[in-house]
Amino acid sequence: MPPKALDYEQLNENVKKVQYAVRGELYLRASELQKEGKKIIFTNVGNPHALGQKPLTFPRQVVALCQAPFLLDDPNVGLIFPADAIAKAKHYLSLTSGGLGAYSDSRGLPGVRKEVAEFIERRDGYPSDPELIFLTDGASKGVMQILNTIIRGAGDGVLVPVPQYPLYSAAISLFGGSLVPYYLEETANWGLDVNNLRQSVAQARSKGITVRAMVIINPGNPTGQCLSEANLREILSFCFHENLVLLGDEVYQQNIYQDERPFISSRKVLLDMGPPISKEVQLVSFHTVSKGYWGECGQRGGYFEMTNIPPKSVEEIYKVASISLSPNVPAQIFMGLMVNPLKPGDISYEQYVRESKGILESLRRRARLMTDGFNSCRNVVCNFTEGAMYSFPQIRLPPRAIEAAKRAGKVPDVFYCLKLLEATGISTVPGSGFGQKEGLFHLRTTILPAEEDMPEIMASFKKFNDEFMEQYED
Ligand SMILES: Cc1ncc(COP(=O)(O)O)c(CN[C@@H]2CONC2=O)c1O
Repeated sequence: MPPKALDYEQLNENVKKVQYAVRGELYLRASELQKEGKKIIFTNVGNPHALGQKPLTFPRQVVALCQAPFLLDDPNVGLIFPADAIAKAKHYLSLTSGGLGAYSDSRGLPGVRKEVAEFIERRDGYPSDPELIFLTDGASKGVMQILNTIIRGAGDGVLVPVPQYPLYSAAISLFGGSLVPYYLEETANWGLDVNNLRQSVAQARSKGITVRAMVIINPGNPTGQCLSEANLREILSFCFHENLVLLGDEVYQQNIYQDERPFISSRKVLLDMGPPISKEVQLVSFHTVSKGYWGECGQRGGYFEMTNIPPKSVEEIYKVASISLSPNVPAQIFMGLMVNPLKPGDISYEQYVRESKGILESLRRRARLMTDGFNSCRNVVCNFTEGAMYSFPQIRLPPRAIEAAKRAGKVPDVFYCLKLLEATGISTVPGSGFGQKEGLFHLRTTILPAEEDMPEIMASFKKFNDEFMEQYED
C-alpha cells in the first residue's frame, strides 16, 4: 500500500520538529511511576488547583448559576447563592446570545471585552478599545494566533528570551519560523541586557533572517524576574529602532512577590513614552485566568489586546479567529469576573478579598521558602522568584555526573531530574526544556505545592541532592 497521510514519515515536518518539555520525558516518566503506585508531586506544571489550591468561591457561584440558569427561577436560590452572585449571573447571561451554550462573537462577548478594556484603562490610565481586544481559549491560543499571523516562513525570526516558556519555541517551530534567542543574565537576577538583544539581531540578520517580533515574558517563566520600567523603556526603544512587533506575555501580572519591582504593563510604558514610539511600536499583550490567584487553568480563558495594529490587519486576525467560531463562553465569564471584580460594599467582597489575599500571601511565602531551600543545597544556586510561579535553580553538576549522563544517553539535567524523580517522586522540568547557556544546568519546579508540605519537599530534595553530589564529586 502507498504511504498514508497520517503515517509518521508523511507528517508535516514542522509538527515533528516541535518540542514542549513542560509535558515531556519527565512528565511521562512521572505518570508511569504514578501508575505503578509511587507518590508523585507534580510540580512540573503551573496548575494550582491540581496541587490543592481552592478556587475562589464567588466566580464559581456566578458561573454555576450561568451554567444552570433554571436555578435562578428557584424560589430558594437566595438561600444558597448570595445576592451579588445572582445579580452577576443575570448580568453575564444578558451579555450572551442565548446562554452559555450559544456561540459568542469570534472575538468574544462584546460586554466582556468592554470589561477588559475598562480594566486596562484603570490599570494603565489610558483609554482602551474593546474592538482591539480578543478573548481566547487561554493565552496560549492568542499567542499562537499572533505568531501564526506574523510568521511568513523560515526567513522570519522572532526574538525569544532564553530560558523561555516553550510555548514560544513550539509555536515558532510549528509555523515554520526561526527562533532568535536572546539570553537573560542569571547573575543579574535574570535581567535583560539590551546589548544581548543587539547581538542576537545582528547574528540573525547575518544568516539572512528577518527579525520581525520580540517576545517578553513579564514576570518571567521559568525565571521569575520582574522587568523594571527602565528595562521596558529600553525594550520599547529597541523595538522602535529595529522595527519589531512586541509580544508582551503578562499572564503573571498578579503574581508579584516583592515590592521593589511591582508589575507595570508594556502598554502603559509604551504610552507613557509618547510619540513617535507610542504611535509607532506595534504591541500585543496577553493575559489569562489560568494564573494569578485565580489559577483557573482548566477553564481556558484568556485575551490579547492590540496596540498600533492597522485596522486591515485586525480584520485579518478577526477573520482567522472566526474559523474557530467562538472562544469558550464560560471562560469568558471567568475573564469578565477577573477584570471586573467585586467592590467594597458588595456582599461577597470581604470573602473575595480574604480568599485572594490568602492565596497571594501564601505564594509569596512559598517563593521565599523554596528559594532558600534550594540555596541551602550543595552546588545549587537559585535567584529569588520575584514573580510568576516557578523556581529555576542552577544545579552545578560535577564532571563525573555529566559523564554518567552521557553514558546513559541523557542530557545532564534530564539525567539529574530523572534521578530526583525516582528517589523522591518530585516531578520537575529539566532546564534544557527552556533553553540555558551552554554548560549550565537548571531545573524548573513550581512554588505551588501546599505550604504545609513545602518544608518536607525541600528536605527531601536536599537529601537527594546532597547525596547525589557526594556520589559524583571527585
Ligand atoms: C508565560 C506563559 N504564557 C502563557 C501561558 C498559557 O496560559 P493559558 O493557560 O492561558 O493558555 C503560560 C502557561 N504556563 C504553563 C502551564 O503550566 N506551566 C507552564 O509553564 C505561561 O507560563
